[in-house]
Amino acid sequence: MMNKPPAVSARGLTVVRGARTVLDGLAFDVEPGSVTGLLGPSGSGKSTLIRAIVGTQAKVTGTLDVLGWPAGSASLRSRVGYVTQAPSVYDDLTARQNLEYFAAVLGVPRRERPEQRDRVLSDVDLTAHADDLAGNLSGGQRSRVSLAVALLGTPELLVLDEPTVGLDPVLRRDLWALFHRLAADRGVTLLISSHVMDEADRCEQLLLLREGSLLASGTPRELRDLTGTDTVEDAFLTLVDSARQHEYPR
Ligand SMILES: Nc1ncnc2c1ncn2[C@@H]1O[C@H](COP(=O)(O)OP(=O)(O)OP(=O)(O)O)[C@@H](O)[C@H]1O
Repeated sequence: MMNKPPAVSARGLTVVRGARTVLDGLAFDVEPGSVTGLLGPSGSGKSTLIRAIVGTQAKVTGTLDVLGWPAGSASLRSRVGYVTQAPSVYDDLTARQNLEYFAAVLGVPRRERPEQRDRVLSDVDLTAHADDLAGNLSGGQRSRVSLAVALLGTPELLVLDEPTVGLDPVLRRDLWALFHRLAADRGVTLLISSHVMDEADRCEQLLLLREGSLLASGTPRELRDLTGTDTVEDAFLTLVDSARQHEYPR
């Protein structure tokens, strides 16, 4: 059997912002077709890492390959979908018009646009609101329009920066179900950041980030077993404590 290369592969990945080393020598692989969670507290470097992966972060050193190409390569543009923390949709356009606009911008061939537009609207369960102005949609609906935009062009890797922040529990559950469907049915790799540790168990693989360093990686079960804890949150705290002891030995 031929193994697929990792969706993302980092070695010695370092990012400097101002006088600070914000990411410090990260090494990890993201399994293709997995739902991988990038977890860490606020300020740990998740957004910086995501920007490095999608090729919009300055001062990146080390090796960072995405779908077999150096991050930021022009050939990756249509293969990687990215949703930022703040949903970026036009309030004065309907959901459908937003998708038509972005499909044109992304260079989706004209004859494929109607089919793609309808497919992504149904993926994010917004068909019933297709003709509502984005400005009249709820926060959760607007972020689903953003997600639909990222699904245009059928990307192989979807990178989502805190997509469930501020959503109610039902919507969060529905979105996670959608993420798993995209991975299972279409083989999409999803890299999803969150600072909410209770989302960890919804991921197949985890990258735990703390102060710009990778604290640990593995499946939720591996991390719980490694630390002898019952939850990923406790695993994270145990790993932080042992990292601290290492840094400031008593
Ligand atoms: N221009 C800058 N100069 C120096 N440090 C910076 C600069 N911009 C950001 N930082 C620092 O980089 C670190 C990582 O920021 P980043 O936004 O990647 O974190 P994050 O984990 O995504 O946080 P959040 O969950 O709050 O969005 C933070 O500690 C931040 O203070």
